[in-house]
Amino acid sequence: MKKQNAMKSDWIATASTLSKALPYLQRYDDAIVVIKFGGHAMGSDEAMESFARDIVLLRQVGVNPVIVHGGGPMINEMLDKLSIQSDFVNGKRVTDEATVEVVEMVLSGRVNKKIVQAINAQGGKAVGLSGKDAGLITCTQTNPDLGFVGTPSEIDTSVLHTLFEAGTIPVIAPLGAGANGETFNINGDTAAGAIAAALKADRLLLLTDVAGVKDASGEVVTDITADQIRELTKEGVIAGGMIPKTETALAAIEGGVRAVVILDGRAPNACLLELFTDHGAGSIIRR
Ligand SMILES: Nc1ncnc2c1ncn2[C@@H]1O[C@H](COP(=O)(O)OP(=O)(O)O)[C@@H](O)[C@H]1O
Ligand SMILES: CC(=O)N[C@@H](CCC(=O)OP(=O)(O)O)C(=O)O
Repeated sequence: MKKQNAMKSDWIATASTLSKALPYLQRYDDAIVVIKFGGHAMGSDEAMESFARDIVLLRQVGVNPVIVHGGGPMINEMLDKLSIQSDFVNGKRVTDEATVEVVEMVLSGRVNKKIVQAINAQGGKAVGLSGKDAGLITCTQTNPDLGFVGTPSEIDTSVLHTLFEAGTIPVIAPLGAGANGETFNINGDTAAGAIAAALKADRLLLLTDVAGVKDASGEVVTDITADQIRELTKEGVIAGGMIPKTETALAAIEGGVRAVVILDGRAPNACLLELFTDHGAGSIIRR
């Protein structure tokens, strides 16, 4: 009963957001919006449900959403259980052979299917795949010191267009294939950026657990330029997991994405508010 009441109030909140959004619904008709759903942003069942509802609504108003997910905390949990030690360098996991097997199992298995199921439970038709399916992402090794961490070198988006035409929502785990049959672990933000650039997406949304990119005083910079990002990174204000996000944003803009937004995916109706209101949400980086 308690859960039903909570669901009812979630729907009322969504309906109220949508009524404000009505004048803007044409804005993204037939647009491609790539959404990176980070492991921290999907932390609770409520966050997963609210995200899934937003995605189904986006599809219903004519947007083509593409979900690229992370799952770092879930990988950590499994590596801990298996007593496999793991380190990060500049937000990227050092990935040996044993680690890449766990990464694939957790991302392509548990996390991917959980998101697919959540979207389907809201009335959508999601299809789960990884960058290894249909040649979607081919990788080269990022840096020998990081082991099986990949940098996308080629993206074949044909499978995504087939899925759009079928009215389905692609949900992509960030893994890629190497030229010699290796499996590469790709940072979720990097994978989302590469896919968004290959699709020349209208928007790339990077959902995380902070309201946006913060400056030295802890304030979110709502409209941030490439120069500001470089400066804040040099000063060490942009650090840790925010580094792959801002790097991705700059590369995506250069690759032809119209705008990238870094925002809090745990906030109710985060995606709808960003796309369908004038004030938006989070930090926007424009071309
Ligand atoms: N300048 C900054 N502004 C905002 N967050 C920052 C900044 N520098 C570092 N961070 C950290 O980056 C984190 C987001 O990265 P990460 O934890 O990898 O997210 P996700 O799992 O969603 O991909 C934030 O929780 C924050 O602790
Ligand atoms: C190379 C690399 O670091 N890959 C990431 C892939 C998952 C990810 O990006 O998860 P979040 O978005 O939740 O951080 C990892 O192994 O954790």
